[in-house]
Parts: sequence; structure tokens; C-alpha cells
Amino acid sequence: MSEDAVKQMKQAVAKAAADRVQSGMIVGLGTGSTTAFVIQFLGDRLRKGELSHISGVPTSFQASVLAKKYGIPLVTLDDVEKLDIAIDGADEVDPAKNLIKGGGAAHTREKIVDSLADQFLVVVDSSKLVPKLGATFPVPVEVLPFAVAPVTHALKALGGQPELRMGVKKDGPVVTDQGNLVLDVKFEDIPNPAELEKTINNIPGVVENGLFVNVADVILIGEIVDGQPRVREMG
Ligand SMILES: O=C(CO)[C@H](O)[C@H](O)COP(=O)(O)O
Repeated sequence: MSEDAVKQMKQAVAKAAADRVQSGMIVGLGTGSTTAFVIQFLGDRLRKGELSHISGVPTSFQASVLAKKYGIPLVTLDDVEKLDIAIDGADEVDPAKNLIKGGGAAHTREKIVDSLADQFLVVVDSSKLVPKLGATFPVPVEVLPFAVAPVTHALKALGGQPELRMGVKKDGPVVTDQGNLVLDVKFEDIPNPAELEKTINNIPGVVENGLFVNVADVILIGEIVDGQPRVREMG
């Protein structure tokens, strides 16, 4: 799939998601390249007067910078008890609507914000659909820097192959918005994602992992059909 086709799928699905937001809503703003388009399209709708009085809860520094750029008023979790909708991307989606997230190292805040929404709407291109979680993407685990060694040992004991995530444009490890590190853990098989999600989070020093089980309500998928971008909802 060409880069341009992937961009078209992301834009199509982002537009469809932004069109579902209604005036007055409190909206969780996800992190990543797909949600960057969602934030841009929400800003467009506000500017055109199609939408008014929405507030965004950003899931990351990136989301907050983009929201400010596109004129979306922001609130924090000190200001609201729940959200009407959260729109976020994913790295993998299985047929039961369970996810792996954290490709942008933002899964800790994302899980908090996405879980507080009446509706958690996931926006992905068709390359993210997998028959089983773990098929293509490791499970990102945010870890306190002090605990990287013992958490690494514990993840190996669970059958995983953890690797410290390194920066692409920076020497040294990726540091999350909370000042922690990320271990990307490849598992040969994830027979029970719900159990693995809880087991990993029980390791002392783990802050949060990128398995999102039973959190997503709606999955919108951008795809290319007969050369044209199209959006469908997972049944
Ligand atoms: O979980 C995430 C960030 O932590 C992203 O939502 C996920 O990585 C998908 O990103 P993109 O839309 O760029 O493919």
C-alpha cells in the first residue's frame, strides 16, 4: 500500500469521525497521525460554524499542541467527570474490538481518557485489522525508569520479549509525557488479552500497558475500494 493511499484512508476515517461530533460535546482527543487529522477536521468545523461549544481533553502533549493550533478549547480531567466521546487511533484491532495502542507512547493517558467517554470511537486504516492481537505489533508497556530491569525480567518470565523503545530522531530512549520509559514486548501468542492486560499491570513498576480490552465501542475503518477511499463501521 502506497504512503498516499494510507494517508487517504486516514483522512477519510478522520473526517467521518469528526462529523459525528455534535455541538456542546466534551471530546477526548487521541494521539497519532490519524487523530491529528481528526483534530484538524474538528477545527475546520468550528471555524465554519458547523460546530460550537465543544471542549477537548487531550491525551498527550501532541494532541494539546494540535488542538491549540486548530482552535479547540481544552479542559482537563479536573474540570469534567466524564466525556461524551473520545476519538483515538490504534495499532491493532481484533474482531472483538480489542486493541493494542501505544505506538505513540501515549497509551497511559489514552486509556484514562478513552475509558471515561460515553462512546469510545476508534479510527484506523484497514492495515490495523488483525485476526489476533500481537500478530504484527508488540505490546507497549510504560515503566517507571527505576524499575526497567525488574519489569524486563518479569515480562520475560511471562513469555514476552521486551525491548526498550529508542527514539527515532533522538539518541537514547523514548521518554513518555509522564517522564517514564517504554518496553515494547513481543509475545508469540496472546491467548487471553484481558488476562495479560491485568497481569502486566500487576508487575510493580509498570504504569500501564497498551492492551485495551473491552474499551472500544465503535471502530471506524478507512479503506480503499476500487481506488477510492471509503469508510465502514466494524459490525
Ligand atoms: O496509540 C497511539 C498513540 O499512543 C496511536 O493512536 C496509534 O499508535 C495509532 O497511530 P496512527 O494513527 O499514527 O497510526
